[in-house]
Amino acid sequence: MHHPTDRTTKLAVVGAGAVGTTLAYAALARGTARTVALLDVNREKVDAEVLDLQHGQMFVPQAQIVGSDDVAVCEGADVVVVTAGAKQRPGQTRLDLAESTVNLTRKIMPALVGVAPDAIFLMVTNPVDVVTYAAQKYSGLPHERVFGSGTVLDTSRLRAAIAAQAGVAVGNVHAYIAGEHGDSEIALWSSASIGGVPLLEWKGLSGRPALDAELRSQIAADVVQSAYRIIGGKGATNYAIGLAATRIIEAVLKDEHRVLPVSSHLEDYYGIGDVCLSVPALVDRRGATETIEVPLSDEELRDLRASAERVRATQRRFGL
Ligand SMILES: NC(=O)C1=CN([C@@H]2O[C@H](COP(=O)(O)OP(=O)(O)OC[C@H]3O[C@@H](n4cnc5c(N)ncnc54)[C@H](O)[C@@H]3O)[C@@H](O)[C@H]2O)C=CC1
Ligand SMILES: CC(=O)C(=O)O
Repeated sequence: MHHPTDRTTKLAVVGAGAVGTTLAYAALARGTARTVALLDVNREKVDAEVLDLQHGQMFVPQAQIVGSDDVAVCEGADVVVVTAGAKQRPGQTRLDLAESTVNLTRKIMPALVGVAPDAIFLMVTNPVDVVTYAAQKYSGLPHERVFGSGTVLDTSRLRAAIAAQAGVAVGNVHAYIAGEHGDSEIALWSSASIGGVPLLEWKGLSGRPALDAELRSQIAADVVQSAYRIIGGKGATNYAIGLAATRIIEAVLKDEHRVLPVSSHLEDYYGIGDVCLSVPALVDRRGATETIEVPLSDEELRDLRASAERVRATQRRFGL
């Protein structure tokens, strides 16, 4: 007999550290999934985090919160988000984490696929592009079902900075960061717009500057540096990535067909292939299903190719 409660949505979060717990908190506050499961090797920590989150249940949409150090807690998940593993210490780049996190990915993906064979996998652990490529390989799943949060976070940083300079709401800014989630990422100025006006033609509201080349390059540099500044000040970035990942998860669970710059497997994006990298892509219930060929200036394309090569070089170092 069919019970209406037989099928509800389940989100599994692997890694109950700064990112995983903030993401779980954001997802609970927004009612993203009916069940939120946390998995961490540190049993004491995961139990404590679950208890703390459960004590907020009265104030959020109805949800069940569970946690364990046993992978079975992720059983039947619709979306599995991976945030487990090493994070940057001040001065380290994301690529410096690859040795440790690629090994971890090799270890955990088969077990996660074993308990959640139908899930969409969202990788967050850094270096996210390399980790996503590894996760696709070690899971054996179709590429569209395994993708990375990529430059969704960086894009949000970029839009916030543009909005602050232009004096408009962040929702009125359209602009993407593409490429590596890291030092070689690229701001796609040529396709950016503010309130329907191409950004490169934006004249500035009264008393506000136009976004000239100098200001644009300052904004782009600030976006690249922002994670280092936050890590220097508090040891981790967690709030914005928690919200960014939650937005991506909702695009999947609600089959939104949302365009997001996630890190997906590129086959032939302006000739770029055999790499996971962020470009605007369609995200729906099947995962990251196709990329969108945004018009690029010659310089943007050159920089995107260089970014792809840099990520590929790291992949090769780890035999991927
Ligand atoms: N893609 C992005 O935009 C962002 C990525 N990150 C990355 O996310 C990752 C996590 O960062 P934080 O949460 O700050 O680190 P954290 O150190 O606070 O948490 C990591 C957690 O993973 C757990 N863990 C380790 N091995 C595990 C395993 N085999 N199974 C389950 N859990 C395991 C640890 O016990 C720890 O609780 C890092 O690689 C960081 O660089 C962080 C922010 C943004
Ligand atoms: C840590 C990291 O990847 C970020 O905040 O961008």
